[in-house]
Amino acid sequence: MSKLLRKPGKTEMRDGITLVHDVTSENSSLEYVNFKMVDLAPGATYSEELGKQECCIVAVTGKITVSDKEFTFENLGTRESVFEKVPTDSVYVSNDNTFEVKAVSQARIALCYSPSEKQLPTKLISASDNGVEYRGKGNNKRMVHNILPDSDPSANSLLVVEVFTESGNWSSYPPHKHDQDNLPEESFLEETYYHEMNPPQGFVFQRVYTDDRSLDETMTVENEYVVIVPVGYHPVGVPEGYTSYYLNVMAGPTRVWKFHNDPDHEWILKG
Ligand SMILES: O=C[C@H](O)[C@@H](O)[C@H](O)CC(=O)O
Repeated sequence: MSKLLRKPGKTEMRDGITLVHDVTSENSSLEYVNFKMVDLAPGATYSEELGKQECCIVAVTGKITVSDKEFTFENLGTRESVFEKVPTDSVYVSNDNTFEVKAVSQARIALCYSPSEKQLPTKLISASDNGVEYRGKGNNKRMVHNILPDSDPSANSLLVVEVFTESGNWSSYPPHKHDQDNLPEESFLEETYYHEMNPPQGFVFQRVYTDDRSLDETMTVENEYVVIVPVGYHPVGVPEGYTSYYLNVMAGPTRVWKFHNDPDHEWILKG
């Protein structure tokens, strides 16, 4: 199996806390982005002390209460399934802070991390704060919920978005990359994809490849898998009959999302 592909685990951390994914700089080639997906049983509490990392806590499904040293945000979360296709609530917590997530109901939370030195205010990112964007045409249509886009100055290096791609469509297409620290032409952002499919037996194809094809992996991605994108183009194709969801975490030396389209396929945008 590709080193870029991670199957979901079910590691019981403590009573009521199950680790589904844990992508770190120690167990991946990523230097900027770290990612956890955690399931919480009702009443379970997950807490963490942040060093020089910032974290966006996303209420992927279910209801949670999030608190740090100063604030408490109660009853966050808007959906029991991501395929309700409504934005959800998140909380940004900066470096050198601690946070606690308590499950009000059965909940799945995404913990999206990136480097941070300058402590910023803790921020509730309500569902209604998410910018909803419709991208693409023809069979490249997708809907994007901008949870923590580069237009929001609340974070130092972290970007978080979620994307819905309907049956028979492609997203992150035409293929684009952001693996060069060369602004204003292109930014360098590592990326993770946490995928879900509806219905859940579905799969999508995701290719991660570079111009020189020194990296060229085409993966069959199933429900709850993670794809790691250290560099390269990273298009996603969704078969007929299925809806794709993915949560993206991006981070790099500069918090700007400036991608470069694969010149072989950019003509598609001109049609
Ligand atoms: O670079 C960002 C990620 O590849 C996705 O968020 C992508 O932009 C989604 C899309 O536009 O299809």
